Amino acid sequence: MEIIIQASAQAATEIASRTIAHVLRRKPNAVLGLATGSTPVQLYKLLIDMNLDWRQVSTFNLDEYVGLPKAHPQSYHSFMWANLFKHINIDPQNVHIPDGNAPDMALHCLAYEQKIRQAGGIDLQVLGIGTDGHIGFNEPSSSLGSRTRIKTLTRQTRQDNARFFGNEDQVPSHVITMGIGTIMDARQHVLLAFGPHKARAVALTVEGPITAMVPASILQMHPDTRVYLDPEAAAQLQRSDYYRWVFEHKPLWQRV
Ligand SMILES: N[C@@H]1[C@@H](O)[C@H](O)[C@@H](COP(=O)(O)O)O[C@@H]1O
Repeated sequence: MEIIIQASAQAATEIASRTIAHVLRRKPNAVLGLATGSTPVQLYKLLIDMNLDWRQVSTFNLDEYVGLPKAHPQSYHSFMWANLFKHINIDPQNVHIPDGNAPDMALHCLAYEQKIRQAGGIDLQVLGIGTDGHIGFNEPSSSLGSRTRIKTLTRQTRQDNARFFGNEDQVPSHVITMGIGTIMDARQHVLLAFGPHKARAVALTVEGPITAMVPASILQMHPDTRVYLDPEAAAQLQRSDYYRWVFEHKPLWQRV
């Protein structure tokens, strides 16, 4: 894991956006895994402003609420079109977001996995993190080898996401999410976490033991995961001075 602690969320997001732009310039038909939530909104704004060529890019989103109409303002379909897709020249046929209203969920989950494989696998996966350490919607106790499937949200996550829905009862209880195994198959991860409410999950993810109770901790096993933090999200790390030193002394040829 590479831990990149910057003076602000904006500074960390700028560095992350350059890493993604580098992938898209090097591989015009790259396959990106995308995330929702408040954390990546600024990242998407920066990518839009870069005027990258998305014509051949394919995207796969991590997750979606079950039962929420696609057109609902809080569906991840709506989120992705509002915050990224409608502003770039992506081919809508190359956009993939799990369908929370699929008539046969099990079949849809299998087909989603198959589409990722057919596209050649995910080159770079953007990730946020839940306050309980979830990635995608893989809640604590998710199998570390899991694939795309239906999950039930924890009370914590429904409370965290209540701000988008007005109150907790309005937050759907079920979701469809890429599994942890699916996420681990991506060639590269860019994980963003900002603010004091993420500090505990970040510390457990980076410095704690690998455990299904902190699903993001499995990223310790991945050869190319970068974690972008502001000082508040990094506050509970024991080795933050070391991570800062490593980043500041990174050889020039590794700075993309
Ligand atoms: N399913 C999403 C995750 O993909 C996201 O990373 C996380 C954090 O969200 P936020 O960025 O709003 O803090 O929770 C949501 O529930």
